[in-house]
Amino acid sequence: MAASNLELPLVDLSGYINPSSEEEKQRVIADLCDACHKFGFVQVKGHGIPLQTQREFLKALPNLFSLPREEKMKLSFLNSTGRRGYEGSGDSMREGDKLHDAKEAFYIGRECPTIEPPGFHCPNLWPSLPSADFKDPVMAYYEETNRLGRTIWEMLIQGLGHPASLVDDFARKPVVMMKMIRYPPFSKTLPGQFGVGPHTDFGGVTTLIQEPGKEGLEVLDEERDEWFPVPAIEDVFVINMGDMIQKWSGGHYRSAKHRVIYKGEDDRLSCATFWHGDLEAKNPLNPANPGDGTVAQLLVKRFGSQFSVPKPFVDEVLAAA
Ligand SMILES: O=C(O)CCC(=O)C(=O)O
Ligand SMILES: [Fe+2]
Repeated sequence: MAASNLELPLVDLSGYINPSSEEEKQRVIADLCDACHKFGFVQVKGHGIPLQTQREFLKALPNLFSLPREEKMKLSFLNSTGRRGYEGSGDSMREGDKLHDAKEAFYIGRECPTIEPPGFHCPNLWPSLPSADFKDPVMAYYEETNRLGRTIWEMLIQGLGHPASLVDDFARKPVVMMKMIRYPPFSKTLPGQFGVGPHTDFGGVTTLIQEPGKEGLEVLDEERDEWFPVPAIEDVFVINMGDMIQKWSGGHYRSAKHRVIYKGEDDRLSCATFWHGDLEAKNPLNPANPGDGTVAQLLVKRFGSQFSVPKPFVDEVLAAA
């Protein structure tokens, strides 16, 4: 399959966040939503996330990933009700893949002091590192991408002609999961092994930061059946739509297949924030007919046993799906 020279649009969100006129605001909404319709992916600048917060966050990630494997395994995400913590390379596999992904990852979500039934909202797992070396910069960045994810949802809702305020009902206590990722150097991957194999994101809005200059993300251009690379530029975020948005928008916003093939000689860091919405929320992209499943159903269907939510809840959700 040939490589495509397609380039993703780069949208400046400052004209939406601090508009000088209503026309400007509407133009930015149209540009963003147009890219989400055509490609399911878009790059954004002018997003309001301070560069310092991004840099301090990326600088903190090796403090976790370079801990001994035994230390990281003590924080295994399989010991958490809500998929928080460490996922080693090979700890889970997508159906149909021949080899596990080369990447390792660490998940956090909304910080909750206790497990809230059925268990998706729960405490994060933190390494025994000084807060200033990991938890503080990670939570500071989490709050920023949480805010940006909400802004993007607000724009997607308006792009379909609905009022921005629908996001308030949709997201009183949204599920926002953050996945920090480290990819090994190419020399340490197996022949034919992907950093992350071809997949679509399953849920809502994904906001991705990539370590500047560490290219590796590729998106499928379905029309031409070609993969095109996405550049890794400092202060530019990649936004993409998951399957839930594609379904809820009646296919208007696309959930595009993507993968990571990293050819560099040192590690690559990235982080995806998956902004889904409230567990019981109804579809805000089609408010007149919001009948199509909930975020909780999607989480259970997609990750099944990786959540330790009670079996009666899982059975109920799967029966309703
Ligand atoms: O690391 C990247 O560039 C993309 C990661 C990704 O697609 C994912 O984690 O779903
Ligand atoms: Fe992805």
